[in-house]
Amino acid sequence: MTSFLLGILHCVSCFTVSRYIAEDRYFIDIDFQLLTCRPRDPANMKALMEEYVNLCTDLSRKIMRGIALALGGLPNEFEGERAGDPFWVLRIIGYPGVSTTNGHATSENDIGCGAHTDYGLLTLVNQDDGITALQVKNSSGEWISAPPVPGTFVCNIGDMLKIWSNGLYNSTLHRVVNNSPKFRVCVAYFFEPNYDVGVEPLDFCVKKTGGVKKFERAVYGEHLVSKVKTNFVM
Ligand SMILES: O=C(O)CCC(=O)C(=O)O
Ligand SMILES: [Fe+2]
Repeated sequence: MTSFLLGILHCVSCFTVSRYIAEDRYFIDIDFQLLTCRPRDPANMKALMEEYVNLCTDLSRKIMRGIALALGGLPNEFEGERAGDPFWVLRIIGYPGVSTTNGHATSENDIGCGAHTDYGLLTLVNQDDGITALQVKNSSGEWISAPPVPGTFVCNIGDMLKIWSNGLYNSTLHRVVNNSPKFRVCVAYFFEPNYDVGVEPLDFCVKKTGGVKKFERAVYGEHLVSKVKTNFVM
């Protein structure tokens, strides 16, 4: 799994810090060797990233408690065996800008992030200020921009929350097109369920949505691997 993910990282303009899996057990392994190929990074990058991950994890747990209450469940509905041991991912992504002549773009950018939904529970997207590139499909099927608002995250709902909530929360299709001349950086933190958990609509959500389960059971880790394999075709 580690080499699989690292292979991906060499093909796209980003690097990912995650919890890797090896020999049927998983452990926290932040592979900072990757950072050695980025000499301009500050020496305290590892400490900064650990702090950032910890803060995002705490914030995500709080948001999930609010969502659990909003759904009509107990505040700790997404803790313990569901997401008490979250398989979080931090991805730092660079999107080159378009080339320009006399300040005008010469063509549309064909490097970006194709339309997809996120895989887990919540994503906290920290966007570069001043560049509008993230687009979200609304319920009328139109692509609308999600411009950066300084000091805020865009919060995406992931596929596992869609299943657990029986569709009360939907995992929204989104994509990234940077048609500005500036290089854009995004720091996306993914708060995910426990790796091995089986996810199926929660009874109290099924009751609220007409009594019928709208989604099949999925195992989060299997879903993650299949999505990564199809989203990052080499
Ligand atoms: O760059 C962004 O704004 C979002 C990136 C994204 O959607 C993802 O990494 O899943
Ligand atoms: Fe995404």
